[in-house]
Amino acid sequence: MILSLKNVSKTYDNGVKALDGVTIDIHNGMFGLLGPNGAGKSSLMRTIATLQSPDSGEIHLENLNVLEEKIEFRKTLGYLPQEFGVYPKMSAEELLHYFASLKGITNKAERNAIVEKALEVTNLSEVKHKHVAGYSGGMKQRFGIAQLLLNDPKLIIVDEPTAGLDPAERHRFLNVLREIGTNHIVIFSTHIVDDVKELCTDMAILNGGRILAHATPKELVAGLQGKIWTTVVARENIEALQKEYNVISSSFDEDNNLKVRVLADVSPSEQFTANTPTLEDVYFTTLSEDQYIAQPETV
Ligand SMILES: Nc1ncnc2c1ncn2[C@@H]1O[C@H](COP(=O)(O)OP(=O)(O)OP(=O)(O)O)[C@@H](O)[C@H]1O
Repeated sequence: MILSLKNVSKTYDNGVKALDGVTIDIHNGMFGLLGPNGAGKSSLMRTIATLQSPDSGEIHLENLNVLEEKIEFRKTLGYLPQEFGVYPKMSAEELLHYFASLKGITNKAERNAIVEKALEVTNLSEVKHKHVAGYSGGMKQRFGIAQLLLNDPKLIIVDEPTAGLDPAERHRFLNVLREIGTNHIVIFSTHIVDDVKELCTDMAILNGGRILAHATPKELVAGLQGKIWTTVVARENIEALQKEYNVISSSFDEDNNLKVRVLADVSPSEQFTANTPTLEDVYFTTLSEDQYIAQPETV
């Protein structure tokens, strides 16, 4: 199955161009949309989910014209927005039964099977009798996925699901996505590079409403092979180094010196050693080569 976007653009009434000619094909599997705040990720997600219309462009899911056949398309869609509703004091199991009934699954045995499966996939079976209102943030996010699995969507869109989750919950949530990503198209947006590194078979970097890069994480990292160099400098020397070299990121080491990563085709000087590129290097170099918005912070 392929979701295909052609030249999708959107300018809001206030003049902000949130999407600028987005053209991309997305296949089955986990697709990570990575970008900084304001890059246009939510705008793109809402547009694909047909919650807002683009000014121009086309979207197809296989042969289905998404923008013209919205109702048909929505039957195949599961969408988890960045923020979703307040839950009544009902258990997860009761609520899922309620939602399944609303979706027209009236046969009790069928509904039971669907609800139990959704609870199992999202690892909520053990807490299915607890009120969703009392769930932790991560459990609520997983409940959101359970809810959207009820109508067996082909395409699942999840907008910044890991924001605000603690490391253990984030890990559990990503495992659930990994599980469902094997037989669906799952698109999820994040500004956390590690989310994409750990999970995605395909990814794109978005900034200023434009796709700056699209490939597998492995391919993108391979593109920087032999070009990442590191050195350690005293904190007060960082500015001089930045003037001379293409510094892409830096972090403090245990002696409070700065470990600096530099992009260069050949060794910048004897002071540097060659280093293995990471997806974070890809993200920072891609953004810093883009003229659109802020450069990444280096200190
Ligand atoms: N309804 C709206 N009206 C006007 N401007 C908007 C609207 N929604 C988003 N924007 C602007 O469009 C740009 C893209 O926003 P969007 O929310 O799509 O980015 P994002 O990548 O999801 O960011 P974040 O990670 O902060 O949610 C931003 O400049 C934002 O301020």
